[in-house]
Amino acid sequence: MSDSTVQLHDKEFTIYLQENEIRQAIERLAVQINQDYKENTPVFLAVLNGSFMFASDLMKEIKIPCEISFIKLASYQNTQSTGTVKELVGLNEEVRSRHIIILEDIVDTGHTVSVLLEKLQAFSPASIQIASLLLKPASLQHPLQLKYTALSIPNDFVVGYGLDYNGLGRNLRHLYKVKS
Ligand SMILES: O=P(O)(O)OC[C@H]1O[C@H](OP(=O)(O)OP(=O)(O)O)[C@H](O)[C@@H]1O
Ligand code: HPA
Repeated sequence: MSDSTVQLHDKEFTIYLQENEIRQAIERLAVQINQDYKENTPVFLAVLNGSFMFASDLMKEIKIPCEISFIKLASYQNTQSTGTVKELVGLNEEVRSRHIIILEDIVDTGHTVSVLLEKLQAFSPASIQIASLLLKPASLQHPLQLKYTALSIPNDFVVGYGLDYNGLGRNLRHLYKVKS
């Protein structure tokens, strides 16, 4: 199969960013983080599932003392109301008074990161910043301060490099966008 298009479920995707372009953007991000956190020992909190590949490649470029842990926002139906509630799971590390860097694969509407910020503030960390591989500026619906963004992209649905379409595509080494 050619690397330039992939079929996932009912949709076809075409190559958008090659692995080497993604890796270069991650290296640039790591240089900034290594500089900004050289006096601290940050705790990276990688948001599952999508961030696993980004987290792995970024961490190999981090040269300062640091810790990493993996968290997830699980959705469940609240029995008291009709709404879906997001619960933070996996936060086992002591993050009080620590410098947190949230690792996301993508900030799209910004909803996920907004919920996370609110939930993490309750643990009284020293600081919280967000490092996202991808940002869709035209899609943002929340007033977020994103200190570290590797790549800004248009408002297209993308897969690969950890991101999925209904469960498929996370294993792809390049980033693909849906064919219009
Ligand atoms: O800015 P937003 O509009 O909230 O979108 C971004 C979020 O959506 C995806 O997660 P998803 O909930 O699909 O879970 P996944 O990481 O397991 O794919 C992605 O990994 C981000 O966490
Ligand atoms: O473009 C996207 N692709 C995959 N998952 C996502 N979650 C938010 N936006 C996206």
